[in-house]
Amino acid sequence: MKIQSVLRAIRKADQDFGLIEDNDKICVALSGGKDSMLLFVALSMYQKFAPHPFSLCGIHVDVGFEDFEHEKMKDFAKQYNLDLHIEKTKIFDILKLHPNNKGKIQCSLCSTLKKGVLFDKAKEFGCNKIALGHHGDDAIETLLLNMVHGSKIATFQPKQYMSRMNMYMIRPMIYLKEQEIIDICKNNQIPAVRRVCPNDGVTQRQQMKDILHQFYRQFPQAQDNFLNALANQEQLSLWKKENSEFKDMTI
Ligand SMILES: Nc1ncnc2c1ncn2[C@@H]1O[C@H](COP(=O)(O)OP(=O)(O)OP(=O)(O)O)[C@@H](O)[C@H]1O
Repeated sequence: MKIQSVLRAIRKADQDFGLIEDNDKICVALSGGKDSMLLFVALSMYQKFAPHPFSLCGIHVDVGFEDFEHEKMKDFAKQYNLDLHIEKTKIFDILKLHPNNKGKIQCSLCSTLKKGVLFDKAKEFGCNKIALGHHGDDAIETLLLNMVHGSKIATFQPKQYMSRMNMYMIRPMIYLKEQEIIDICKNNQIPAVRRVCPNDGVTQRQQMKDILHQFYRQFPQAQDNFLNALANQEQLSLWKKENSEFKDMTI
């Protein structure tokens, strides 16, 4: 698979959800993982033919994990001529002070703290949109995690306005599957930093990913159908309770 297929997927998401508008200043949230590294490169290419002109920068929130490969990230930005800022924080120290009841660091707290830094920095740089590296499989996993753990049928939006921060979050790679991203990164020598988060591989999301992989082995068509279902609002058919006169009756 070629990088052009990423650009096609980004253009389709842009057209379908109006992700990018004239003179946007977009900050790519760069974790160092394959998804956001590819997103950064792909958006810089998309700049050349996007229907709406936009500018681009990247921000990595350095959580403070030991052994994080900052140099690899900096080299990558240099190689592709990308404007990258690395923001040092003490988030890891805070996480160690507030472990969960199994003694592990809390992913939700980490995510909230990272987001806070990211939004502040993006504002400081004059950005009006933050682009995240989420893809289609992330959207499906989020949907199922919300159903399993939160009794709700919901996933993240391709474009989401955060009113408190007056900032949009956009997810230009929602039409790509994780395996496509892995193949494209491999074929195009797009690097990823070594994963150093102590929770890596033991999250609820990883569990869901593993279950879905098994599920797709039996039902290969399900992956595309899940993705199509996310935009198929007309066919959404959920229960609607009526105001029943029996409501307060005890049996
Ligand atoms: N430390 C960070 N600094 C900036 N952005 C981040 C950071 N961590 C995560 N993000 C953003 O949030 C998105 C989802 O986070 P997640 O933790 O799932 O990423 P990942 O799987 O570690 O890496 P990636 O999605 O880049 O392969 C990332 O794609 C990236 O855009």
